[in-house]
Amino acid sequence: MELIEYPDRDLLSLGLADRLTADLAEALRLNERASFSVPGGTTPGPVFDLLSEQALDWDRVSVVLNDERWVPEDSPRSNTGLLRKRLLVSKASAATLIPLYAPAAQPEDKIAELAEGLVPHLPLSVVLLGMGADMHTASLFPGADNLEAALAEDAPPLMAMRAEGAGEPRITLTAPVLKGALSLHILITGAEKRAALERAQHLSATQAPVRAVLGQAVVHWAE
Ligand SMILES: O=C(O)[C@H](O)[C@@H](O)[C@H](O)[C@H](O)COP(=O)(O)O
Repeated sequence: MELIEYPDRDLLSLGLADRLTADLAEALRLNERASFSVPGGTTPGPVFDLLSEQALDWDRVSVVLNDERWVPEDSPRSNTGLLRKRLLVSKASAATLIPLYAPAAQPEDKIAELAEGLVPHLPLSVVLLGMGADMHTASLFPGADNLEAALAEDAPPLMAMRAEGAGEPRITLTAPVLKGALSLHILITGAEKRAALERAQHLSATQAPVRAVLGQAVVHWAE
């Protein structure tokens, strides 16, 4: 694991947006298309604002969430809604969104269809992940019903996930898909998550799911 500490959150957003832009540009130099996976939640908005203004061949980029809460797109809890407002605007509006949600009662009803849309875009070129203070990443939550299966080397690319701390049912990219990325970054802020990151390094992936990707990750942190 490589850890980059920034003096404040603004400099973190700028530095991380630059790094992601460079990684995507490099992926586009080597291949016709690039795939970019991003987190939802409350932390990445400012990075999305900066990224959306970057001069990249966004029409050759496919964007997919790390995970989605099983709620309609107009819910304030929808990560897809966040992407449409903060990332897929301005220059980045030319990117293609690979959906992780389709209207249905539960993720299991749509998972085959959504996986079919995702698989042609694998391996992922660039992955940005968030992390919770409970050491979850994507929707790989400690104690989640499908955690062991999603951490397995032979996991399918997408799995449904339910966990106490997760709120509604989720759908998530699994560990092998995240680990298969050509470049992998984690965005965390604040002392509580920094302490959780330190703890995760001494735990198993079952106890601290973020551990599954730490080995190859660059972690970007600011207070
Ligand atoms: O849907 C989600 O919740 C995310 O994709 C999730 O994995 C997120 O990155 C962490 O929970 C951190 O969330 P915050 O940035 O809100 O702390």
